[in-house]
Amino acid sequence: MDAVGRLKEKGVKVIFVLGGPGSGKGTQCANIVRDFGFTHLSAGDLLRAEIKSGSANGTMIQNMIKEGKIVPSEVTIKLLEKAMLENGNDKFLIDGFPRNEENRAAFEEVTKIEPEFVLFFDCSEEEMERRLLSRNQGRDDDNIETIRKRFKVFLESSLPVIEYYNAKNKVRTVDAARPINEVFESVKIAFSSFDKKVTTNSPGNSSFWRLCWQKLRRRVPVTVAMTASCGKEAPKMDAFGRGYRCFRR
Ligand SMILES: Nc1ncnc2c1ncn2[C@@H]1O[C@H](COP(=O)(O)OP(=O)(O)OP(=O)(O)O)[C@@H](O)[C@H]1O
Ligand SMILES: Nc1ccn([C@@H]2O[C@H](COP(=O)(O)O)[C@@H](O)[C@H]2O)c(=O)n1
Repeated sequence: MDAVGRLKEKGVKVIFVLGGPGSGKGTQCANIVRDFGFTHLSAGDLLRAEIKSGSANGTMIQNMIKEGKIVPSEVTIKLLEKAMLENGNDKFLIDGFPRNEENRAAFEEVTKIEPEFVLFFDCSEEEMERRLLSRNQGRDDDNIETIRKRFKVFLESSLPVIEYYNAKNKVRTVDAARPINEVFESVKIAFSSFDKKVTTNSPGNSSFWRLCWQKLRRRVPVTVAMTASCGKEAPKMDAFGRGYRCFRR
């Protein structure tokens, strides 16, 4: 039987855990594993393990990570597929994937798996930058130059993926700018039911998301350039406040 058949036979259930670099995905995944019996698969960890293993792709992956770039989907998907098949569990938190449209479409195409939902950690860039600069885990990409590149990739390539799932009503947003235990309280609500959407797509506390949300709710025709929580200028909003990074309810 091929990999798709085996994943199907296992009845694999997947939750994508997304959010900017340093928003706390890994930290909260550890809590979810402890309380909800999932297996945590971090795409970044799998790629770093691949470098360490001395694989043929190692140098390419290392260079991409140093530049904050997204590794070709086929490489990451193979690692995820292998990890899911080798693990006895059937419930997986896939952290840091899909990172762009190519990741998303290729994963669906190759595995035929649709996520149960997407857990999105919403956090301002200022806070994420502070966290990454003090993470101290010896990661090559936790330096200010690469961090800025990762933020840019997140805004340009990863947020559209969250928008895609939001349009399918699959995103559960958590305000990740609060202390770890408070964030986990919201995570627990998101997980309290698998099929029922418990948290709304609320904006969290980051100023950018809150502003987007207010505009969307009021359906205010705006053509303003907002200052994003990243401290950069956000793209102009269209007639109904639907900005590049905003979700419509
Ligand atoms: N709510 C929080 N408040 C303060 N610090 C936090 C919080 N959550 C995580 N951290 C700390 O911030 C750093 C980044 O967290 P974590 O590694 O979980 O983020 P991540 O989203 O998985 O990052 P990346 O995408 O870069 O792997 C860690 O040092 C972690 O201990
Ligand atoms: N789907 C992915 C996930 C990660 N990467 C690369 O790994 C880097 C670190 O990822 P973390 O989730 O651990 O922060 C990331 O910046 C990418 O270079 C990837 O290519 N594809």
